[in-house]
Amino acid sequence: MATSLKNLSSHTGKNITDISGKKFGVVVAEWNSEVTESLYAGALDTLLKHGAKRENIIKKLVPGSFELSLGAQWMAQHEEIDAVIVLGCVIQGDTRHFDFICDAVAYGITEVSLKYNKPAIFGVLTTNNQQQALDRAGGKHGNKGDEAAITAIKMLGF
Ligand SMILES: Nc1c(NC[C@H](O)[C@H](O)[C@H](O)CO)[nH]c(=O)[nH]c1=O
Ligand SMILES: CC(=O)[C@@H](O)COP(=O)(O)O
Repeated sequence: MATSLKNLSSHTGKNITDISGKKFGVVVAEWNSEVTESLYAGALDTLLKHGAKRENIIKKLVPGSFELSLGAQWMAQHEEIDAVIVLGCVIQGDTRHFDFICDAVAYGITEVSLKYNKPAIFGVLTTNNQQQALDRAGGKHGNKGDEAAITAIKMLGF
């Protein structure tokens, strides 16, 4: 199973782009904040570790993952932003609400990246339960926030 593999957080860090002059917008959903703040900590740590300046990492909060698309758009429309990372955690409940949120935010983030011609990275956990989310926010399966940050850096080196 894919989950038996380490995520990109086991990357070597070699051949990574110089991001000392790059500006990152990070949009974080408040829903499941224990998880999303861990994702943010992972992303922040990775960006700083690879040379980003702290003042060039702008964090904004939105209520839930459904709002990440608009938050990403509001961030990406600023010319000085080089890449946007969205971080969220959608956990399956008893209804189909999960499906609509996940589909909407995946489509919305894709639209933002294409509309503004800059990386908009999908750092949204879509899990069956909270434990799966915790495992991917600094647990046994790494940190998807770290993975999202590496993805943004790699896209800037395209
Ligand atoms: N159940 C989860 C939500 N629900 C809220 C939506 O994202 C949205 O804020 C609401 O439908 C109003 O537009 N959000 C998550 O991020 N994670 C969930 O598990
Ligand atoms: C993903 C959600 O919105 C979900 O947590 C809401 O739970 P439910 O589907 O039981 O209303």
